[in-house]
Amino acid sequence: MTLLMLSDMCCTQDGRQVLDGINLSIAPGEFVGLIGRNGAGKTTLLRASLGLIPAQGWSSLADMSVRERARAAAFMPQGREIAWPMPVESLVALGRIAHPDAASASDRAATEQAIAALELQGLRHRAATSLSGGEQARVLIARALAQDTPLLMADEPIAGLDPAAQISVMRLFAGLAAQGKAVLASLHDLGLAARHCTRLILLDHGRIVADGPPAKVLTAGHLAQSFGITAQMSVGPEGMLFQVIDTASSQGAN
Ligand SMILES: Nc1ncnc2c1ncn2[C@@H]1O[C@H](COP(=O)(O)OP(=O)(O)OP(=O)(O)O)[C@@H](O)[C@H]1O
Repeated sequence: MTLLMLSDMCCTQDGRQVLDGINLSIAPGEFVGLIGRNGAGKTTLLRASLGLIPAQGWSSLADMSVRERARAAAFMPQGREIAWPMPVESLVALGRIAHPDAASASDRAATEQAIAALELQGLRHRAATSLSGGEQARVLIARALAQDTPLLMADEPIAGLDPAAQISVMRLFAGLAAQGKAVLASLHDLGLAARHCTRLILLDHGRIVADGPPAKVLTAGHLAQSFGITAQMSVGPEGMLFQVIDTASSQGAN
């Protein structure tokens, strides 16, 4: 079973090739971290996969009707702008909009579960626009979670969260995967990606240069070539431990 399949996906922006021949499939049980330098193409890949921007090639999600897609995949975008000062609980409940039984007991339960999972109980009556950046990010993750889709896609979901909230969201995503859903999230924190993701996809100049378990992707060669860094890696009780040491150029690795 596949929750997302991309076949030879290419995308051009402003006459420049931003994605080049992307092939991948994501199955239930996977927590996939999409990693790569700024400008590597991570946001473009997520948006093109969902059919939000035009692309060549084939995406299993982009081909669906809007309603079908809303039940197949939830998306937390990178832009965190919340337009209206609606209460947090109403904004999270918007995740249920594609479900036919909106406002039913099961819908309310899904919203409540998402509010609890992101520890938003104390903020539920606040206007979402009045929250801090990190609090707004948690609200938008909760809205995506409330959608209760087999696949959750998130663009830098832990950016701007405090360390405890980052770990808690990564554990939440790993838990969704363990329950048989799948998560595809772009991430810049390679340490958290190494520890919590089941699989990493490394993008470089719009191409997939590595795809596999964290230990196979976060090699010294890939880190130097794609990120320009050196790092120390070891295996700890909670999985792989990863610490950035220096830029590769200052070690003479470039
Ligand atoms: N609408 C656009 N018009 C022109 N160029 C674009 C557009 N959108 C993206 N790009 C370019 O495409 C490349 C990939 O951008 P993208 O946002 O996908 O990168 P990213 O890997 O998500 O980066 P970051 O880690 O900084 O968020 C960048 O060089 C960017 O400047």
